[in-house]
Amino acid sequence: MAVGVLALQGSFNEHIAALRRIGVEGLEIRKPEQLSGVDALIIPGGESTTMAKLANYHNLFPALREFVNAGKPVWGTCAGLIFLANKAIGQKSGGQEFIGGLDCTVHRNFFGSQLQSFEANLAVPKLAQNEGGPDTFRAVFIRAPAVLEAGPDVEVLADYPVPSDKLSSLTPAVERKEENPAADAKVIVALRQGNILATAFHPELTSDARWHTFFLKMRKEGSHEKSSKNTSTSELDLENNLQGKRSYDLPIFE
Ligand SMILES: NC(=O)CC[C@H](N)C(=O)O
Repeated sequence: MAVGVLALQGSFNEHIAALRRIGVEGLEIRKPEQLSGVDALIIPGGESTTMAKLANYHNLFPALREFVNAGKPVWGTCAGLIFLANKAIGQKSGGQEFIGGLDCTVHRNFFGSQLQSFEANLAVPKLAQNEGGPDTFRAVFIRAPAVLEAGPDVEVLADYPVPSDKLSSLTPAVERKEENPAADAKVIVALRQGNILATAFHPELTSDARWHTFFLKMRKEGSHEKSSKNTSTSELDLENNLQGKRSYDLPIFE
């Protein structure tokens, strides 16, 4: 079965291209009934308010919630993370309906405006342990959100030091040492809770495919629970392609 990519707005083409580079088919999802044709879903980055309005217009929220609640793997990147968070702050007036399911509080534009977008090398020990490669990941943050606090079932996969001008955005609930808050305060930028993966940055814009392969393994775990046979064609393709040469068909950052 293909991996679905919510294709209402934002970087869905880039995710589909990233999947293609590792030999996996991505299917654009725009209607509720299309979700039944996929066993995993990526919600891309973009603009969460616009994406939510479009999702509402297409009556997607009930089917998206059902998909998440059924335990199928879902990965939200950036605006997709905001979609999955149980609580979002920094929302436009009137608020916005999201999917929820991920036990955390996200700040929608924590790192600032478009002009404050940046790249950084993140320490990613779990990713390196599972997928191999370097201990760091070059992460592209575009008008990026950050997770300020997360529940006990959430596994933190990467965090990032809080820029000094953003310290005032933190709630008192965020742990930091009294003596030197600037040096110690961190926000969460990659996390997992069961079948939900979320990253505040854009792995689909870089050539490092490890977050995509990490996610595809979550999909395998899920299918193993239900049936141990039937390795899908795309999973075999993934195994083969990871060994072989990759061809790039969209501009990406090396
Ligand atoms: N690159 C992104 O997805 C940015 C998300 C943006 N902060 C929002 O609120 O939707």
